[in-house]
Parts: sequence; C-alpha cells; structure tokens
Amino acid sequence: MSRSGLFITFEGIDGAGKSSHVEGLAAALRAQGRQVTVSREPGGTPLAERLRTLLLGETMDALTESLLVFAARRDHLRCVIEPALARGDVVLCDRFTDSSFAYQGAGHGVDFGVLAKLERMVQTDLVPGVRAMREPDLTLWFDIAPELAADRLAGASVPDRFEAQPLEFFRRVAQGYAQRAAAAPQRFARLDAAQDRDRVWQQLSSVLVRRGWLASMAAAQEGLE
Ligand SMILES: Nc1ncnc2c1ncn2[C@@H]1O[C@H](COP(=O)(O)OP(=O)(O)OP(=O)(O)O)[C@@H](O)[C@H]1O
Ligand SMILES: Cc1cn([C@H]2C[C@H](O)[C@@H](COP(=O)(O)O)O2)c(=O)[nH]c1=O
Repeated sequence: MSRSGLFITFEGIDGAGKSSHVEGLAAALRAQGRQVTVSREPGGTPLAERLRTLLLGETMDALTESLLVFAARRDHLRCVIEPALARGDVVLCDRFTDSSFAYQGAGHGVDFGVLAKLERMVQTDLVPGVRAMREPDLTLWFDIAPELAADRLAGASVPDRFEAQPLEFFRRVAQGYAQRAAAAPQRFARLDAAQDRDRVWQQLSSVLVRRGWLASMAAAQEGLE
C-alpha cells in the first residue's frame, strides 16, 4: 500500500529542546515501518549548508539574512523535501519558514509582507503542475520562556551569531512564534517545553497518536529507548 508523505517541522527559540526530540520521533516512526527523512534549516543540502555557515558566522543586515534563508530553503525543498514526500516519506525538519517569520520578522523587524512574498515565491512551483504552496502538515512548537532557554544554552559550546543575541531579541522571537501559532491553529501543536525531557516527549507523541500518525503511546516509547 502506498502512503502519502508527511511534513513535520520542529520550531521554537534556541535552547527550547527541539533537536533533542527529532531523532526520537524518527526512531518511533521507523519502528512502525515508515521511511523517515530527517533534515534541518538552514541547511539540508550541500549548497544550503554553505549558506548556513555564512548565516551563522557572518555579519549582515536582516533583509540579507532573509534572502539567504529563503534561497537555502528553495534548494532544500527542490533537492530533499519534495522528493522525499513524493516517495511517501515522513520528513522531519528542525526549523522551517516559521523561523524566518519569528527571527527575521519579529526578531529583526523585516516586514511580514516581504517575508510572505518570499514564502509564496519559494514554496510554490516546486513540482510541475502543482500550484499549491508547500507548507508543513504539522508544526511542533516548543514553547518556553526565553530566560529558561538561555539557562539551558549557557553551559553549551560557543554561541553562534543568533544564540549570542540578547534576551530581549528572544522575547520578540517567542512573540513571533505565538503570532504564527495563533494564525494557523490547525497546523501548530504547542508543547510546554519547560517540562523535563520525558514529559515533553509524552506531549509530542500524544499529538502524533491523536492525528493517527503513531499507532499508540507504547509504539511511541520506541523513541525513548
Ligand atoms: N526538557 C529539557 N529539560 C532540560 N534540558 C533540556 C531539555 N531538552 C533539552 N535540554 C538541553 O537543553 C540544551 C538545548 O537543547 P536542544 O539542542 O535540543 O535545543 P534546540 O531547541 O534544538 O536549540 P537550538 O535551536 O539552539 O539548536 C541541550 O543542552 C539539551 O541537552
Ligand atoms: C531556518 C531559520 C533559522 N534561523 C536561525 C535560528 C537559529 O538561531 C539558527 C539555526 O541554528 P539551530 O541550532 O539549527 O537551531 O538559525 C533564522 O534566523 N531564520 C530561519 O529561517
């Protein structure tokens, strides 16, 4: 039986705990026989990874940042995401376009209308004959107070250009996510990311079970082992 692809994104401010759960969910889905493609943004292709290095390391203005993240996204969609969805894979992506609205838009003040134009331009006409804009089927939003996320990152390695931003920046970014979630409540599932790792996993897996994408909480346990 052929299955249709699923596109699931992980979003939240730096230090929210997203990356800690990507591989766990991939393992739980694979244990149920699904093919899973794991990727991240910015990045996911050789070209997009080169753009990521520039974005995280070089000083630039916010519009330049926006143009680079969307250029990387176009390449990622064409070379990795669309082919995987066409095969019927579940695509798990650590960050996607909501990050651009939250970081470049709410965080750095790039006009939301400009970002919406880039979103439409970059996320359509990817597959011949398909006009619909590619969007995630589900966005797992790791919601956390910026102060707690900063504490979690404090012991980590040298911060990149984004992680080094002041708390006030992350307050605006967090607000940006809240706005995006309010505008698309069916797509977003909010997780209380302040809880310990096991509880966050329980919240996450129950979202997948409710949507019929994981068979049961017992199957979801595969992601913890
Ligand atoms: N629920 C949790 N409770 C306590 N610490 C956590 C929790 N989840 C993750 N951490 C720790 O917090 C730090 C950040 O986690 P992680 O890298 O998963 O976050 P992230 O959202 O992917 O961050 P970034 O976007 O900066 O990559 C790590 O040191 C991780 O071990
Ligand atoms: C997709 C995307 C990402 N960013 C920022 C957000 C993060 O600080 C970094 C990526 O680092 P991570 O450790 O992989 O989370 O990039 C952004 O500003 N805009 C975007 O569209």
